[in-house]
Amino acid sequence: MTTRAILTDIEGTTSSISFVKDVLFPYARRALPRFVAARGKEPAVRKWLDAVAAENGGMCEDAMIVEVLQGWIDEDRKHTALKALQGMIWADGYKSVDFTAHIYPDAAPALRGWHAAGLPLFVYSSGSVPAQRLFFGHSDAGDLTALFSGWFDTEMGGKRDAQSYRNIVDSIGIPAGEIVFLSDVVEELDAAREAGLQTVLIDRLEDYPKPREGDAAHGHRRVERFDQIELA
Ligand SMILES: CSCCC(=O)C(=O)COP(=O)(O)O
Ligand SMILES: [Mg+2]
Repeated sequence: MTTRAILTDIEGTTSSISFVKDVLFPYARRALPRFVAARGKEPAVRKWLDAVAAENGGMCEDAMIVEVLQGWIDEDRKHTALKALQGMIWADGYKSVDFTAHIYPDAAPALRGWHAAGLPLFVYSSGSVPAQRLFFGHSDAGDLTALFSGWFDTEMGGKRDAQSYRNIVDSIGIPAGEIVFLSDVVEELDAAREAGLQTVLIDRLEDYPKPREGDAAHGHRRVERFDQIELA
């Protein structure tokens, strides 16, 4: 099978889980009350706050909505409303250079090499599309946004649902079997394989000290770094 496009996850794949959990999530958790007080009336923000309220019995106090959102951050809920709001909050962090986004040293050269070879690159992450653009726009390896031809988030569907990958394939316009999906999460790779994509498990020892081989890798090709990925 030939490879005509790459679709990559972010957290645990191009970048460390600890950057997301120990830097991005606490930043959003701390900033949420101030953010909601300052910008809660803007339609683009209100839309998501109202969605959270509706899902929680129509609660009306913003302070309660903030508490729900902080609880979701603690649980690492991949909820579209939370992810959209986090993206808006992180914009301030990147702009004031409070942090740059982690990218594994092997990932940036591989992405640049594939792009230079004419292979279109796409992102599929639970982080919102604006958050993905910020992430790669302010990465440890500089602004990498020009390498990507498209961005997908949970508005396409959940990452463990095969239909989401079918939606992405339709949008990319390349047959599923010619797209390689890279992820650290076996359930996401299972869903992508069900939709017909090629799959590679990125099993980073920094994030997953116990390598997932044999049954644990569910038959997906397994590598520990991007420079070990062999494309057909
Ligand atoms: C790109 S923004 C930070 C990542 C994030 O919020 C997240 O939930 C990452 O999930 P992924 O699907 O990239 O594993
Ligand atoms: Mg991941």
